[in-house]
Amino acid sequence: MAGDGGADPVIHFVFVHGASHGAWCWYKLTTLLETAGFKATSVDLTGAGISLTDSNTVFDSDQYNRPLYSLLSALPPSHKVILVGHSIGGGSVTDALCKFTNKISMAIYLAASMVRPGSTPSPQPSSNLHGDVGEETIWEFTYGEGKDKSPTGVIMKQQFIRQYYYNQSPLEDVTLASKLLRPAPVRALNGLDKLPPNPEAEKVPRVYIKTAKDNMFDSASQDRLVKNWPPSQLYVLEESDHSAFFSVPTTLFTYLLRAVSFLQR
Ligand SMILES: CC[C@H]1c2cc3[nH]c4c(c3C)C(=O)[C@H](C(=O)OC)c4c3nc(cc4[nH]c(cc(n2)[C@@H]1C)c(C(C)=O)c4C)[C@@H](C)[C@@H]3CCC(=O)O
Repeated sequence: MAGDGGADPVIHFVFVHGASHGAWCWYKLTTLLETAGFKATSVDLTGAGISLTDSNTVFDSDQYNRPLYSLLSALPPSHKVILVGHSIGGGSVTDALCKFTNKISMAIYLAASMVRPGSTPSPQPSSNLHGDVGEETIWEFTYGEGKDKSPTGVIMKQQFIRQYYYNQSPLEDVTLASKLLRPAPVRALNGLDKLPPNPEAEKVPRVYIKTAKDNMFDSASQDRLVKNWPPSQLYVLEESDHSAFFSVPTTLFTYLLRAVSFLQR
């Protein structure tokens, strides 16, 4: 199936992280999938995870997504992958879907931004980075080009990550994440989800996985994305916070397998 009936029968999942996260956040899922005989790759976008680039120097979405584009361009000719994006990583998935349509057999959006190419995205809480608690903002900005210029990076303040990203996740994972989160490149994120119409990309099956106990991206906002660009399959992770890869990895694993089983028929 991954090879579309070609020489390579292995189902290959490629995971894309959201803002401030990295390939590291998928460690439970990639382990479960590989143990079950699938191929699973997680990628660090530019300036994330162990990428050597300072995220303050990432100017646009193409530069940010380049590691994903490189991975997709390097696939053997008949090999297709299942692309899974988390949160704002859904924007990277849609970008890749438009640029590498024939390399992707299914796009899966996990609590993710899923905006139809050619449409105007409705503003999200994060797009102007509200999310204030009383007087205090939950975000910390970095100014790589000086305080008098626009911010180049943004990261959630440490004291809020448990409440907003990981409210149902094991404390060990919160500790791990607190060491690994990096500022996200504001200018690159601003360029995501601004794509021209793409009828070919629209033919690729899409799946949306909602996270029901999500303090970051509420149910109504996720429903709005689903209503504006209906996917072929919809799942709900009832016990999940924004970070299903930590809070409900085994259920997420079974939903991924159920989703791809429709491709094999
Ligand atoms: C600089 C504004 C930029 C933006 C930043 C941003 N978006 C998210 C984060 C940040 C820093 C998060 O931390 C969160 C995430 O990835 O968690 C791992 C973000 C989300 N963004 C979503 C949807 C969404 N964001 C934007 C726009 C932006 N986000 C700005 C360009 C859009 C569009 C197209 O306007 C959309 C659909 C969610 C998937 C999550 C949760 C966001 C929330 O509810 O605050």
